Amino acid sequence: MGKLVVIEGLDGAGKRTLAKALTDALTARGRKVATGAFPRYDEDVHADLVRDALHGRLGDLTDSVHGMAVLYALDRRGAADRLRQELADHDVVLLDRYVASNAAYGAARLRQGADGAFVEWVRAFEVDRFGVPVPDLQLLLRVPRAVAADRAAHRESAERRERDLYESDDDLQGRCASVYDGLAAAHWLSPWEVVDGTAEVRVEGLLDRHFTHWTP
Ligand SMILES: Nc1ncnc2c1ncn2[C@@H]1O[C@H](COP(=O)(O)OP(=O)(O)O)[C@@H](O)[C@H]1O
Ligand SMILES: Cc1cn([C@H]2C[C@H](O)[C@@H](COP(=O)(O)OP(=O)(O)O)O2)c(=O)[nH]c1=O
Repeated sequence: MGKLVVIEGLDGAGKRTLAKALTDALTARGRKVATGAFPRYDEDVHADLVRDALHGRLGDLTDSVHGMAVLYALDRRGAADRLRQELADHDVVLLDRYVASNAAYGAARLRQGADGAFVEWVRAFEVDRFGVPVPDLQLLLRVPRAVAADRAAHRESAERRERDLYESDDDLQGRCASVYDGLAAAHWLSPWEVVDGTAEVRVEGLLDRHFTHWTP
């Protein structure tokens, strides 16, 4: 059985970049790795609805924190069987965002903390009710808010990609960073490691700490 490893962090923190570096390093060490990212845009209708909502195309649906969280959760529910199969066939399944994104962004929108009612609602909804696989390890890629915002802005111009409603809300990103810190400190759903994403991430250290003792 493979390990489910999740990378979490703010928009523009460098999650996609770290996922690629970790995948390359694990593969070089002979591990079989499957990768994925949530929301599954262009693959799942709920993810596509999320995108529409985040770009203001679904009216007041975006205003509902629980409504948005249900869409993200339905995307994961639809992926759960495939994730279980991938875990059976690989040593590591590495995900860019997962259930904790729902907890962090929703709690931040509601101005709650990691110990608040919304985070527990997400856990009960996604884990107890929908039965999505629980992570074995979550990595919080932590960068100062301004760095994440700069990187997101840089990517926006480089990839001609318009920033969505969450990405362009600086206060929300700030509150979200605090909830993430709380989730990591509480080891919510799994052990967490906080990774400093300010400079180049040293993936070899991460592998030594977390992956070498996992027998394929
Ligand atoms: N460690 C890093 N140092 C400098 N720039 C980085 C680093 N990691 C990512 N970036 C750049 O920041 C931008 C956002 O990175 P990305 O991995 O797409 O973030 P995320 O997936 O968290 O939104 C990209 O342009 C990427 O090249
Ligand atoms: C996966 C997920 C993301 N989000 C938020 C975080 C991001 O601000 C936003 C979009 O996800 P993101 O992965 O940043 O998509 P992209 O950068 O490709 O547009 O959705 C949730 O609120 N809950 C979730 O379950």
